[in-house]
Amino acid sequence: MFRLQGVTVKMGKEVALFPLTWEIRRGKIYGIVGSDGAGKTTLIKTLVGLVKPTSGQLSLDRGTRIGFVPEHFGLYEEMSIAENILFTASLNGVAADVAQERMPSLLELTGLAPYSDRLARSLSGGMKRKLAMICAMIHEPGCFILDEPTNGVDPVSRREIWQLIRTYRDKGATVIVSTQYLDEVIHCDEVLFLHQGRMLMADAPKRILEQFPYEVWALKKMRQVPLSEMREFREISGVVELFQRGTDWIAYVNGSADLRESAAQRGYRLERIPPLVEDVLIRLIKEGAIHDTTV
Ligand SMILES: Nc1ncnc2c1ncn2[C@@H]1O[C@H](COP(=O)(O)OP(=O)(O)OP(=O)(O)O)[C@@H](O)[C@H]1O
Repeated sequence: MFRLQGVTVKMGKEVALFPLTWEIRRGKIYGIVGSDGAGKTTLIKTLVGLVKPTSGQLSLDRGTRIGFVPEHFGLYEEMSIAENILFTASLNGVAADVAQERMPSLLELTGLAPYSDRLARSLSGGMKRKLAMICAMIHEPGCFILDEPTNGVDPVSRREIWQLIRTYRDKGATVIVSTQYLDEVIHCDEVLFLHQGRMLMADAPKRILEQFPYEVWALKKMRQVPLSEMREFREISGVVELFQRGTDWIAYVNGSADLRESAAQRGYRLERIPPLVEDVLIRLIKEGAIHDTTV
């Protein structure tokens, strides 16, 4: 659907996007993941045509219709939820009876059904976000692009937003969605990690986790552990990194035999745990596993 070949974007003197080669295929949810300033908005604006690549090639399958909800979107504030949807539908050439038919299930999925007569200006941030999404999908575009739809949204709305995204994907559409929340990666079929304008990795979340090269162990003990004791663990052969997460100490380990022995001697319980997306991401950032570094 989209093909990016060495796409670079410069904003003035600053490089917002280093050469990016990426392919987006039909019928999947693509996540663009990164922290503030990673380049997510720049990439999304490039995909929808609001920003022109400084160099490289970007191609989109002919005839693909795009629905887009920017980070800062606008609604018709003096219209109700239903009026916003029906008016946007008519602007996009959707017949009134077709829009009326599509509207109830979308309102239901997003929890907006009971409020369909409420004016947009009186809605909460999350409700506005969901309404903007419905307005952008009422003409059933083949590709639906969302810039940080869950930013600052409460957990219930967050779940409804992802439900809506998945339902739309299940109809065969492509969804491209940016987020800074790593726990949302599980909703995506493929994820592209961006950091300071550079692609760190692009793959299916499961494969990304499988590629984590270390075993991850949680060290558990029922008493307060002095830092000096933890320093000793750091010296054990095979321990690549040791840090605190919640009440546990977490070790990335390259061969766990020595760690197991030391833990047993000191009365710790060791539990092997699966890597998290944040483990992978932090390692990629730290070890500089960066693909393209030149412009
Ligand atoms: N119009 C602009 N002029 C100059 N620099 C810009 C402009 N837009 C973005 N940038 C720079 O490009 C980089 C990427 O910004 P971008 O907004 O794409 O990141 P982001 O991942 O979407 O971050 P956020 O989550 O904060 O929106 C940043 O360093 C930013 O300062």
